[in-house]
Amino acid sequence: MSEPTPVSPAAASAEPVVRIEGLETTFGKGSEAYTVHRNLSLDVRRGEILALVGGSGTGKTVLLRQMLGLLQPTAGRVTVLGRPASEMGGEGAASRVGMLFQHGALFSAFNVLDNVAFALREQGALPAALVRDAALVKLQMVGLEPEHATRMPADLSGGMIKRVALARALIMDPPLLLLDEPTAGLDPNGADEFCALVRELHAALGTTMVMVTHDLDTLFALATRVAVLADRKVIVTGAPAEVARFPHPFVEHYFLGERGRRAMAPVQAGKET
Ligand SMILES: Nc1ncnc2c1ncn2[C@@H]1O[C@H](COP(=O)(O)OP(=O)(O)OP(=O)(O)O)[C@@H](O)[C@H]1O
Repeated sequence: MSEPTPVSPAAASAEPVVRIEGLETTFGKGSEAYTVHRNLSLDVRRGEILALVGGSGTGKTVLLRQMLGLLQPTAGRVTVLGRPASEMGGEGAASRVGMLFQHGALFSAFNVLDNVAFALREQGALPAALVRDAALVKLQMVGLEPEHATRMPADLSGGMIKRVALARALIMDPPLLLLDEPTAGLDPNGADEFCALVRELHAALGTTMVMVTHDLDTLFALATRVAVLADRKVIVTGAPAEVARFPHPFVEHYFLGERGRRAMAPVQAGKET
């Protein structure tokens, strides 16, 4: 497995693509109120692949939903490309932020091409033939053939569903791509292939990416930086090998458990040579 694409110092110092300041997310009211994030701050830098990790229920998916502008912060601010994320809903959202949902979330009644073309067609700015060509280009980018275009989602393998979902997320060439558990449900070979594809696209397009993952192999294959959610906020950010040394029970369990040691072995071996 090759190393993740490095981020140049110039790109890393530029204006963040996502800026989250003092975020509070509370669901419900009164005695039913449940606070998922409190005083959470995080910047996503241009060109990076940031992995969000944390225990179950720590609010990783909710944080992606905040970046998509699907939730209103209870307090604090979420700014995407210089504008409040909550202003992004409706038209134009897909041209700013692409989202790869955990299980692909393809429209089961649409074929592959119509799934990929959806946001561009909805926008209504291009003639049908151009929309179709754009969708075919995206299918090619994710390693699918034109003959896959007329297949229905029910006839696709898990790996193909992920690829179609990725092509759909990229149809408007968004500068920011959010990936929720990109390799969940794939076997180890399928996961490696999908990571290789994401890495190639990142190198070719320079898209800033934020991914939620429980899978350490995926984290080490892709992440240029890691942010750990615990205690309702981001407790540490840094390069994967740095964060792995942070003294916190979740971090120790996540990185230094048996699976963690296995996933970190190639990184450590690479450092020794
Ligand atoms: N719309 C909602 N209304 C009420 N509670 C919600 C809502 N969405 C999420 N939650 C709660 O917020 C908490 C965080 O959920 P979230 O899905 O972000 O966790 P996560 O870190 O992604 O967990 P996992 O790793 O298990 O997927 C959970 O307790 C969840 O039940």
